[in-house]
Amino acid sequence: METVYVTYEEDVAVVTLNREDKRNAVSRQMTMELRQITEEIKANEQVKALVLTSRGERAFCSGGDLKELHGDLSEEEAYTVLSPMKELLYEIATLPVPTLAYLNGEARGGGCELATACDIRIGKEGSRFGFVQGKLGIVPGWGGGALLYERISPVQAFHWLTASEVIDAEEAKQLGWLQGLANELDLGIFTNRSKEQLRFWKKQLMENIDTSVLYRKMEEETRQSAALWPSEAHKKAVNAFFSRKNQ
Ligand SMILES: CC[C@@H](C(=O)O)C(=O)SCCNC(=O)CCNC(=O)[C@H](O)C(C)(C)COP(=O)(O)OP(=O)(O)OC[C@H]1O[C@@H](n2cnc3c(N)ncnc32)[C@H](O)[C@@H]1OP(=O)(O)O
Repeated sequence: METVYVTYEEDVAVVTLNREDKRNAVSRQMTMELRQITEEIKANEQVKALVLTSRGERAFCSGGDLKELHGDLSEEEAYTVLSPMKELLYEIATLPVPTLAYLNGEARGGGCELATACDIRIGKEGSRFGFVQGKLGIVPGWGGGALLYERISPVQAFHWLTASEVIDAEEAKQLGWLQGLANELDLGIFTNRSKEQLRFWKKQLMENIDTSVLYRKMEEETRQSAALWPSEAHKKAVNAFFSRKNQ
């Protein structure tokens, strides 16, 4: 594995994104590696929880790799590239063990989607987060908007997606998207509990979610994002990012 690695601490799997120089942008290779690691964790009955975080001080995840997912993709090509991450997010959201994203830095676009797939989010103070897809002329490509409606109030989810604003950690906590702020990753919430407790609470959590409806909503969102991918608004926004016209 190059772009992701996993370590275990007292049966808690800590999955770390490892593309610090690209602000942990999700490439195709990272997608494959994340999928493989998640499958292994799912099959391992010893594991009591999964924690997702990243290398580096600056960013948790900057979303999909815009160099690979450039604006010249056709709708079908975009769907083919976006869909595996949607599958991965669904798998993370429905794992039999609790999941926590420790956002050790900035998150944008798909980075916020990935965190939203987890059951709990803890953010580093001073970090900023944005479902910025609206400003990129698309909608979330990995089904993370549909997941957002499961995590915070529908009116707040609708507002964040539509305004597409970058918000700070305090505001994200007020929205209920972050459950806490911390300057270091602390695994105590899981290491201090037994596997039986944690797996039971995850099962109870899942009883509140109709997973087949959730999957349909995520799929619909990925299809809509792919349809918007070749739009002029999207191409312009991606070009602007790389030429730093909008920074
Ligand atoms: C595909 C799914 C879709 C979705 O469903 O939402 C998406 O995720 S689209 C992507 C949405 N994300 C963004 O628009 C965020 C883009 N990145 C940023 O805003 C900033 O990088 C940051 C996360 C706020 C960090 O800023 P900073 O610390 O100042 O770093 P730089 O901007 O200078 O970047 C350093 C380095 O990393 C490259 N980079 C950053 N983000 C991406 C990305 N998403 N894809 C590809 N590459 C990315 C950036 O180009 C720099 O590279 P070099 O110039 O080669 O050093």
